[in-house]
Amino acid sequence: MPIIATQGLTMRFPRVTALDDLSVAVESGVVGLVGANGAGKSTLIKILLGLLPPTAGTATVLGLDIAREGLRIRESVGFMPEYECLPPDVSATEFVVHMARMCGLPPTAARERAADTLRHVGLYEERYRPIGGYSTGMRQRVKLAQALVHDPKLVFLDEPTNGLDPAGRDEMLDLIRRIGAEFGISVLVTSHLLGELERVCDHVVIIDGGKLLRSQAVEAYTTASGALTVEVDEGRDLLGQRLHDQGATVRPEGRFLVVDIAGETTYDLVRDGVADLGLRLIRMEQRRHHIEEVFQAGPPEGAAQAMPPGAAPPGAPPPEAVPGPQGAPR
Ligand SMILES: Nc1ncnc2c1ncn2[C@@H]1O[C@H](COP(=O)(O)OP(=O)(O)OP(=O)(O)O)[C@@H](O)[C@H]1O
Repeated sequence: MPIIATQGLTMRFPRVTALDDLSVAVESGVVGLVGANGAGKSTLIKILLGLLPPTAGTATVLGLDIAREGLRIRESVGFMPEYECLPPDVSATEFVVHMARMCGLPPTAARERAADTLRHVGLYEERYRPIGGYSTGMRQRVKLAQALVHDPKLVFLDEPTNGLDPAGRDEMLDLIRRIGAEFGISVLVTSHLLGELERVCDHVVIIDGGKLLRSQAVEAYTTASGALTVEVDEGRDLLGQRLHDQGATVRPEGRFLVVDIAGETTYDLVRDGVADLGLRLIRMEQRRHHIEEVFQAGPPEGAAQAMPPGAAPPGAPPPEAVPGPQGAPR
């Protein structure tokens, strides 16, 4: 049974169509919902929770109909909203216990569940301090804890990495992975960053302007490309120049060289180049796509112009934010 299935789901606000005939179904696991700001992610979550009636279309969550069974959906689903929603003058413990009581847990069970959940999300002694003094990362953890405290089967996490520094983002992504893998809770997590979802999700749904662009397992986005990633411990540019002189299509990418595979001879060319230049080969492997490359503008794979390494700034990271379907950042 799909955890979420929508059929022709449409949401029209007076000035904008937030969801446009969206039909998609996803199975259990960690599911990413990606789209640029304004793509319709939060609107979809509100509709799935039964908080906002759609203009047209139908949907089920855990097999429950959003139009008739909103209460049962909210009993089985946790929700971590995108925006600040925490009272500043109570502690995380008080708040999460309160949320557990709101979900119907008796007082003792609510206290125990709150303590367990706060520990799972990485809040310890500080959980007794008022939330008003918390960092953004700590507040995100409290929001996550209240979404998990009633032991849901599915959680909706709306932009959980928003406002976090790189370390905080990594910790949050690890937590999300654990929610899926260790606790067996399915996750629908939204982000406007494709790269971070690639790390934690089993499946990624991409929407743009309220329309479905793609819905696929992560591996389907990251299939092997027709290029080799080559890493040598020193002499990257020497090797790149040599391969270029020999007619290979090669470009630098971080500390690697990416060499288009023109046939079996490409492997020999790299091997001989490394040997002749006396370099130490660290790796040579078929390169996998990153999800965000699906949306990058530019010539198709294999049509890239031959370019001596050094022509592009080495290590320039690929743009990560989701561009629109034409590749224009939005
Ligand atoms: N209550 C509302 N009234 C009118 N327009 C709305 C309302 N809620 C959302 N919208 C509009 O619908 C579109 C989709 O908004 P939504 O919040 O779902 O996008 P999003 O993908 O979650 O983006 P973000 O991450 O920026 O919140 C936007 O153009 C937004 O302005």
